[in-house]
Amino acid sequence: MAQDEVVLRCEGVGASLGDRRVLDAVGVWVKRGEVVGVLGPNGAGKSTLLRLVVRVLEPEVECVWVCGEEVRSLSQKEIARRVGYVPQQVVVPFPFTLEEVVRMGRWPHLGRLQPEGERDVRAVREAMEEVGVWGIRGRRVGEVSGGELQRVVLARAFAQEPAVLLLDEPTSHLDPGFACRVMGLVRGVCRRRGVGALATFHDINLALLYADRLVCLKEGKVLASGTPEEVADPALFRDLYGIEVVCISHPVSGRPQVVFVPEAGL
Ligand SMILES: Nc1ncnc2c1ncn2[C@@H]1O[C@H](COP(=O)(O)OP(=O)(O)OP(=O)(O)O)[C@@H](O)[C@H]1O
Repeated sequence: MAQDEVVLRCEGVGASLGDRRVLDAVGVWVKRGEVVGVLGPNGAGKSTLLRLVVRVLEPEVECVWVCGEEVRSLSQKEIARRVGYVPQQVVVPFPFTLEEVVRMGRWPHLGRLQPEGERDVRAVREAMEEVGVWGIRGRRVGEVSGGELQRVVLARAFAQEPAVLLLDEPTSHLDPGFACRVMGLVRGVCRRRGVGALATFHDINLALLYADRLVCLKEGKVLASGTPEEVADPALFRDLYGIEVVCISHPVSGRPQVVFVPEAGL
């Protein structure tokens, strides 16, 4: 695969939920090795976009391609071999151990009744070590915090060894230390393994710091997209979130960051 190969392509994506049009003509692509962030207010359609890629929601027409293949032509197992999905709400219905949860990530690579091999065992251990949960692998899902479970689900996606990672607010339950560590890890895994990640964020500064490109969604439409430097514009954030910000340069990385301006009277 060439380094500039597009591993995820969404073109003219539309979706209706109930009687509402929640996505309209959305176009996003992700190349090998890059992290693309999706920003937008509550209800903008960010999660819906990710759900369409893994066919939790069925695309209306041909509009999503993973590694060149249209997702509607792929089985769930074939999608899972290519796409690791970390949803916003993690539900593990049985009291599995954390290691068992991560081992589920190897399922797409195993045949029916095929036992796990050395590579599967190694992928699980490496993924759990990377996100710092190997030491608590024997605990059950009901016995860990929201942030620990979020890291376990991320480890499951890493263990899956996908070409595309979809992350729905991957840092929403994490303390600032783990939020930075996890985003550093995601970026590192993308660069090293040539994975392309599409990640939704509410933390604008984290997105500006870790994403290579950003797509800004508002009311189901792409309002703007580009590099962090291209989207870091106070007028855009006013339009997107109705907030006033000042854009500054990160003193260490040089990347753009935003500082919030409190409303008058605060
Ligand atoms: N099952 C559903 N039935 C009807 N409408 C839905 C359903 N799920 C989501 N929606 C609506 O679709 C729109 C897009 O939702 P989505 O979850 O994609 O937004 P989001 O950008 O991820 O929001 P958030 O930042 O709050 O997670 C919202 O207006 C939401 O109310």
